Parts: sequence; structure tokens; C-alpha cells
Amino acid sequence: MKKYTPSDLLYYFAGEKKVLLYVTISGLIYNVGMTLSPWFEGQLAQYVIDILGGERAPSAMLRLASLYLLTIMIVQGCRALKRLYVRHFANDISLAMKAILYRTLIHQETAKAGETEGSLMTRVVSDVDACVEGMRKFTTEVFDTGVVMVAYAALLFYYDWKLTFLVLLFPPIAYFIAGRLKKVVTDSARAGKESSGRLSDRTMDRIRNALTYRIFGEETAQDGIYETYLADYEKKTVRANLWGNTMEPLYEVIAMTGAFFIIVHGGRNVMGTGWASWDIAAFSAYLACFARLAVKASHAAHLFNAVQKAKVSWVRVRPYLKDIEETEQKVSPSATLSVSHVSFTYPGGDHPIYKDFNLEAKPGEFIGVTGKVASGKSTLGRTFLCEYPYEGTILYGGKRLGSEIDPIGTVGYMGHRPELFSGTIEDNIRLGKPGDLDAVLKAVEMDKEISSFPDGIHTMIGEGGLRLSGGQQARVALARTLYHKRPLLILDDPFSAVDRKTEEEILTNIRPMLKDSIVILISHRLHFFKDFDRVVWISGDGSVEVLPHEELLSRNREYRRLWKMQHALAEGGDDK
Ligand SMILES: Nc1ncnc2c1ncn2[C@@H]1O[C@H](COP(=O)(O)OP(=O)(O)OP(=O)(O)O)[C@@H](O)[C@H]1O
Repeated sequence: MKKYTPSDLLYYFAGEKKVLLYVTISGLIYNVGMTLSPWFEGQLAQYVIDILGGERAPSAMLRLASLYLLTIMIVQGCRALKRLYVRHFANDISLAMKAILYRTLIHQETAKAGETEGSLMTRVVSDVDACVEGMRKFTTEVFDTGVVMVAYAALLFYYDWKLTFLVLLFPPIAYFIAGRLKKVVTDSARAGKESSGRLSDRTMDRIRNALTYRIFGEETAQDGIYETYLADYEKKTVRANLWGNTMEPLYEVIAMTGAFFIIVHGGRNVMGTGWASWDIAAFSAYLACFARLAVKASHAAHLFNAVQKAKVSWVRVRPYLKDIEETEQKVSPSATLSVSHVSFTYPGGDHPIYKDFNLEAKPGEFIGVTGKVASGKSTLGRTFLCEYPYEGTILYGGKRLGSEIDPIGTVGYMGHRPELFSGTIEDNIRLGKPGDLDAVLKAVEMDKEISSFPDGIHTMIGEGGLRLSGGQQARVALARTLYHKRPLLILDDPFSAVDRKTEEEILTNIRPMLKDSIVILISHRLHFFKDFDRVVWISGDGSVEVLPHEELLSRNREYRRLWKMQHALAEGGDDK
């Protein structure tokens, strides 16, 4: 049997077999039971005529009505159960998708040009919601529309198959029109979503840079630009909703056209001159059954649109749904890192940022990376994420990183920016992964601070974490990286926003936690490099030197100069 991965839609259905079984049982009872209503209504009409004509006693009506009531109670009870399980199903899928998504997004960083982490997270989470809503509607309608339509159609054929063939021509016409319009609905939904993404980017930009815009007298111009984005969003959303919603009544009118033929031909059946012989009960049951079928058919068309919209979101969110846990299991805890002759040039760049980089490292080792400003330190760190192709080989556990082993699940990364999203501190660290956060909060020296917040770990930190100080943001981001520990960790300037004492405490705390990981730590500040296993120096002209601290100090003039300068500052008490 095919093994589904998180990027297959069926993966989520397969994980919910038990809940789907309950949905199926309660859904079948409810929907097949629904066809009994038109039959009961027809019988009731016939009983009224019979009682008035003296052919039946009123007590018979009472028995029939009680039976009808009991049937309704059972059918509606199953309906409530079915709804409950469908909700259960949707919640489980939403949680599963978001947990996978968050884990993947830790590795997303700057590769997607022009996208900020806040808008990326906000957009993909809203896409997940739209997808789950589509899956919920689909599951509901498979029963409420699919099964019930088959049951109603069977009843209609039983009463008069010729008339049924005739009247059932109309719902497919409505369905066909919905199919033809699906491109318009999809395109307008996509345009609406894209415009919403652009607007949220713009909103974030306006908030983040508010002070800069005010100081440089740019506010009015920025407000004008913002208005154009808002106007575009309004226009596209109205258009998307218009196409999505106004088609429904049209489908219903077309589907109901069959009722005209029932009144004419059904009347003939009752008079004894039609294709079948009917009493009043049959006429009434047939008409009621058809009306319900036509309404259901219009729901099918509506469902079609909902599924189309969900598809747009699914296509957008799918690349972020990767099987991380599985990759993690393939990595041996004692695997070593072997970097040989690696050079990196940005796509379209005319020279390598660095070349001939060589490094051997084993678990428990800390490797420092430093160099001049803009020499390529972050670029070297991000090479391990394999966002872009590199020259040479990076082997992890003997497998080539990027082609034979996925960096997701192997490489943990904390970038320059803390990459926090709007949510609680807990959400930002946990990213859907259950477990105890105490150890990582203590390690990053955040435990006491968090317990002094009124909402503790449930404190909402705002978009991009703007309600926290820079140092707090950095420590929450570090706690997240530690909580989702990987055998190879790249930490890009993790302590730039904390003071030296806290930095030292954190380093002391995390070293024992990371004794089975290889840590590559990029920093401008060198004082802790003396305790590291090796230091990588990037010169800025492309050359890379890898040596233990003392050796690098004696051999590399630039490194020595920088070290001495920082040492002198520290002794003068100026270094934080
Ligand atoms: N995505 C990119 N595309 C093209 N060039 C880039 C990209 N990112 C960085 N660069 C360039 O690569 C060079 C090295 O940048 P990088 O950020 O790696 O340096 P750094 O040493 O980490 O900088 P800093 O000292 O500011 O931390 C710079 O000249 C930069 O302009």
C-alpha cells in the first residue's frame, strides 16, 4: 500500500480512519433516513384524505405521526453525531498540518525573496485554515449531498422511472454550469488571496518602519501607497465573494425547473392518464423528494466552488508540508560533518562569496565562525540549509547534504533575525511539538523573566515579537532552536542582543545540552572562541581559514588584531 507523506492530501484522511468510520456510520443512517421524510409526508396527506372519506380511523394517524416523530429523532441524533465527528476530524487535521508547517518554517528563513517571516507565517496559517475548511465541507457533503442524492434518486425511480429521467436532466445542467465557471471562481479567489498577502506585508512594513517614515516626513506618501493596496484588496475580495456566492441561487433556479414537469406529468399519473399510476401520497412524496434533491444538487455545485478555493490554498501550502520526523530518524547520533573544497556563489553573482572551505567536525564540537563585516559569515552558515546549490561536498554521516540527506530534520538554524510570529511565547517555541519547555527556558535564562510576566508563557508577543525586547526575542528564538534540537546546529549571532554576562551563562548552560550535536556559531564577538574547538575565519576576499583559536591567533594578523581590540575594550569595561 502506498505510504502517504504530509504533502499528500490523503495522508491526513489516512490518519483519521477511526473518526471517518464514525462519520460514515452516522452519516449513512442520517442521510438514508432523510429519504423517509417525503414518504411519511405523502402517507400523512393520504391518511388525511382517507380519514375525511371515512376509510381510516383517526387513531391510525396518531400511530403514523408517532412513528414519524421517532424516526426524526433517530435521524437527527445521527446527524448531530456526524457533525461532531466531522468537526473532530477537521480539528485533528488542522492541528496536524500546523504542527508540520511550523516545523518546516523554522528552516524557511530568507530564501523566499521579498517575503517577511510574519507575513509568511500569517499567510500559510490562513491557507491551512482554508484547506481544512474545504476538507471539512467535502467530508460533510459526501454524505449530506452525495449519499442523500443517490437515496432520493432511487426513490424517484421507484415511483416513475420515465418522469425521473426527464426531471433529473436539470440538476446536471446546473452542475455543468458550475464546472464551466470554476476557472473564474478559482482565479478570483487566487487574486483575492494574493492581494490579501500583499496588504498584510504592507501593513507589517507600515508598523515596523513607522518611526522611520515619521522622522523622514514620509508618512503621507506611505499612507497613499497603503490606500492603493487597501483599495486593491477591497476590489479583489468583493469580486472573489461575488463569484463565490452569487452563483448559488442561479444553480437552484435551474435545478428546480424539473418541478414544472412533475406538476404536469405527476397530475396525469394521479388522474390515471400518465406513465405510472399514483395516489395523492405518491404525488406528494415525489414532489417533496425532487425538491430536496434539487436543493442538494445546488449544494453539490456550491461544494465544487468550496473545493476549488481550498485547492488554491492547498497548492500554496503544500511545499511547506514536509516529512521532518522521518528525516530525523535517518540521522545517526554519532554522524560526523565533513566539508571539503566548498565554494559558494549567489545565483547570478559574478564571484564566490567564499571558496575552498574545508572542515571536519564531530558531535559535541563547537566551531566559531567570524570575519570582517559583510565577509560572508551568514552566507557560510546558510550554505548548510542548501537553499542554493554549492560547489564541493558537504557530507553529513557520509551522505551529501541537500541531495542524499535533507537539511530539514538534520540542520537546526537560528538566523540573524529571531523569526518570531504573532502568537504566545509558548507557540513560538513549541511550534506544535508537545513536551516540557522548562529545560530550554532555563538554558536561555528566560525562565525567571517569563514567570514575572502576568500571562507567563502564554504572553502574546505581537507580530514579529515586537512586544519583547531585542534580547528577549533572541532568547526565545534560541529556546526554539534548542527545543527542536538537530544534530547539526547553525547559530548566527545568537547573542548579539544580550549582555556579555548573560551570553556566558547561556553558553555554559547549553554546552552540556548539545554534547551530541555539532554547533557552528557565527559571531562578531570573539571572547568565547578560546573555548571552542576550532575557529573559521572568512577574510572577505573569498579565502577561508580553519584553525584552533590559539593557532589562528598566532597565524592570522586580522584575527589577532580583532581579538586584541575586543580584549582591550573588555578590560576597559566597554564591551557589554
Ligand atoms: N541573497 C543574496 N543574494 C546575493 N548576494 C547576497 C545575498 N545575501 C548576501 N549577499 C551578499 O553576500 C555578501 C556576504 O553577506 P553576508 O550577509 O553573508 O555577510 P556577513 O559576514 O554575515 O555580514 P555581517 O558582518 O553584516 O553579519 C555581501 O556582500 C552581501 O551583499
